Amino acid sequence: MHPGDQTIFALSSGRPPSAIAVVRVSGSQAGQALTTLAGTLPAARLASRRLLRDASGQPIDDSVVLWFPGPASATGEDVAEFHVHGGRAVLSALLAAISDIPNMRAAEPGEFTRRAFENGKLDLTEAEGLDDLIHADTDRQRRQALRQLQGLLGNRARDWRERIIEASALIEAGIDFSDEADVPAELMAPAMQAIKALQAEIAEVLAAQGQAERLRDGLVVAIAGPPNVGKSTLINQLARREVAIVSPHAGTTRDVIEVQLDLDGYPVTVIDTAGIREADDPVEQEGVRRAKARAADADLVLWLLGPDSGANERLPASVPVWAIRNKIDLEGGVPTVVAAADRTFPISARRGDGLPDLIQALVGFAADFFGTSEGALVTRVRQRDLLRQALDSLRRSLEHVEDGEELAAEELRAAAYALGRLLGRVDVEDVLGAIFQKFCIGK
Ligand SMILES: Nc1nc2c(ncn2[C@@H]2O[C@H](COP(=O)(O)OP(=O)(O)OP(=O)(O)O)[C@@H](O)[C@H]2O)c(=O)[nH]1
Ligand SMILES: [K+]
Ligand SMILES: [Mg+2]
Repeated sequence: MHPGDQTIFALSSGRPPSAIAVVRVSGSQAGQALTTLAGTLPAARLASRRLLRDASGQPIDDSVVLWFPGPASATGEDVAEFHVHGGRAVLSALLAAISDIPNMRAAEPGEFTRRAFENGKLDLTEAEGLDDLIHADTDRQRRQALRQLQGLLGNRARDWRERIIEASALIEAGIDFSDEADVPAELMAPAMQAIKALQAEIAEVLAAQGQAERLRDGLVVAIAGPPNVGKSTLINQLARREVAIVSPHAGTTRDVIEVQLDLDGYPVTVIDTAGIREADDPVEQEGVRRAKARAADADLVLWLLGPDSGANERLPASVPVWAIRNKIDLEGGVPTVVAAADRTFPISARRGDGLPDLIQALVGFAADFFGTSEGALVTRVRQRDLLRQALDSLRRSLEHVEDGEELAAEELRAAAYALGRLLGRVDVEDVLGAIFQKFCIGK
């Protein structure tokens, strides 16, 4: 154990109380934690039932323990798992007993994954996928995260990077041979071909991304409109619970109220806002300001209107707007079409008339909005930026290949570097290694 080597522990399951809670320990003291609490080290990778005891021999809980000696563990280090009853007192006794062990400290957020990454268990895209998977609320988000966690992008990037390194090795060899007449052309042609193929593949993956980045964040739908038209009644209906106060008093809602909905697997955040009007009350004025700001930032605005609202409402301009004519139970007749709106829906938020059609239309909007992100591999701005950098470098390397081999090789190194950063593994050593290995031409 080197100085500064710290073993980390954390409650890895949800908030207590729960039926079962899992406490994980990772690091060189993980085995010590097991022997201290469970008496002896259990068999590796098999569930063992143990009575856990603290240092004074007092029982803590009847538990199941697991022992994963490194490096064949989730983090690559020695890992211990304690599965206990998820009561607060059980957990505080267990965590206190673990933290009493020397060189043991509470884990920081993401630290288990970070150690797994540092020990080569995951590349950075997979770590990002793991993070997304833990935070996935809907089925489509889950599937997308799983593709990341399975390393589909990482595998492609690794393959591209190797091929770039090979192409650059060809060019480097050409540079070495450049005093001998015909060798460079033989080396350059396959290098150029390889670079063009790589360009096409990376460009295709970038083009297929759809709105995958947005699928992580979700679509934002703002309910806005004049006071008292039934905005809060509508959000309550969509959420199927009383998230917002409804009252006949105009100016009821002041704060922005958000609910997360799962619409056919699409994550949608619906926000209810203050009724927009010239208000005297400074609190309401602030509510109106927020309402306008959030509506302008939304991906779609549901502009609610009551039976008294005119057809010439001023709608937010920058965002798609659907006019929702509410309270058709009062109005009776055919709803007025609002000219400036993209679509118009007649509903009764109170009775529920027209809501299935509205929800269906929202699902359709979400499907268009997220596009065919199914199959998309790029889910983050970071990933997209690095792929673009790699693509730019490949393009520039082709521009240089005829006149300046050194510059071409330099651009290829930059492309490989960008992909290395995508994977979180940057070392120039293996670029040099490949060149040295494959083109040890006896000089
Ligand atoms: N008849 C009828 N009344 C409705 C309908 N929807 C809402 N209301 C009533 O309209 C009044 C205002 O509803 P809210 O949901 O508070 O309206 P709001 O737009 O959120 O109002 P503010 O937050 O004050 O801007 C309440 O008395 C509701 O019960 C509807 O579809 N039909
Ligand atoms: K109201
Ligand atoms: Mg309201």
